[in-house]
Amino acid sequence: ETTSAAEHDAAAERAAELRHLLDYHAYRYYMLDAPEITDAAFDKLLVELQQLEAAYPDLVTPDSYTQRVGGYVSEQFAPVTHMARMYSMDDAMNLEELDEWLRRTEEALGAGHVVYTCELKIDGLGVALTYQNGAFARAATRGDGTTGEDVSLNVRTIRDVPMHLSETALAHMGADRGTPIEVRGEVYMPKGSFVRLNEEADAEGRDPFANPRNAAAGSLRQKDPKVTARRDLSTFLYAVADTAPLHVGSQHEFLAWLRDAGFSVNPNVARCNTPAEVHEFCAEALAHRSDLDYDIDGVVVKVDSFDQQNDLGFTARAPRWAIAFKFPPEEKTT
Ligand SMILES: NC(=O)c1cc2c(N)ncc(C(N)=O)c2s1
Repeated sequence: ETTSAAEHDAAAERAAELRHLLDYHAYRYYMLDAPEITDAAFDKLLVELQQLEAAYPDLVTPDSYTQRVGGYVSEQFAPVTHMARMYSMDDAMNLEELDEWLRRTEEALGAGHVVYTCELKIDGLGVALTYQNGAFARAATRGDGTTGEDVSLNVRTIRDVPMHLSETALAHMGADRGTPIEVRGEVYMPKGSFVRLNEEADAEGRDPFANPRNAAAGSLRQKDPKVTARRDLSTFLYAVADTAPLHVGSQHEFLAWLRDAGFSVNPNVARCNTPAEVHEFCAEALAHRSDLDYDIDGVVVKVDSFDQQNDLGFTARAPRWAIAFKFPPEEKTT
């Protein structure tokens, strides 16, 4: 039967209210671990929105929470060209090579002591997330660094990926708040989820995944987003294609902007003022590697200042202002 315009408008208003409520409560549950309502109450709101969207398909919006639990299967994995190249990083396989890089970098900058930002190197798969006017628009795999695959429908189901940037983060962009931005990070599967997934595979006679990275890659490349939605994937964001619209001057300030925006940012980060402090961070990270609920394969050391990063620039393959200090492969306790 045809529905009156008034009924449609009422449905549109209620749908917008439900989208806002679901985003708010999901953020409290997944990011703050401080839910205000019961899971049953949350599911009731979700079912109401799903019913409204079923009755009025034109009310389905890309950022609607209903798309997180896996929406329709559209043409997935279409090729996507990144806003800017996603570079690799040069490796330092031991402390000598790390010190060689530190010395070479300080010499090139000729600016006395250099401040570095040290972060954990997450063993997952690289993704680029594009936001337009503060709303999630697209997600792509790293691919060859220039072109990746569109995995938007699957990434939308990852609960710690925000569908909207916070007003604080947009305000920080000032007049550039309408400029599209492409943030980069890693999708990973927590170790606990990996164990559970392989137990399920065993029980169902399917082959287990070799490691969490393969499990994350396999889960992200699922044709059906409903399957991805059940794989408990997570993210850590740590870079951006172009820093200019964010009005931040250093990696450390940029990570604070990412947190304010609502992204999941790894808490184990430190600004190091001397090579000795860089060594200390690397030793600590290696010592606590097995306590983490995700795999890491080293430490990423970056020159903190964006001006100094620009002075150093890139080789054909990698930035001169960053190095990956690699850990030996972790001996697995089976
Ligand atoms: N290939 C790359 O440029 C990077 C790769 C990674 C990684 N796997 N984990 C963390 C960081 C980081 N915090 O910068 C980077 S940067």
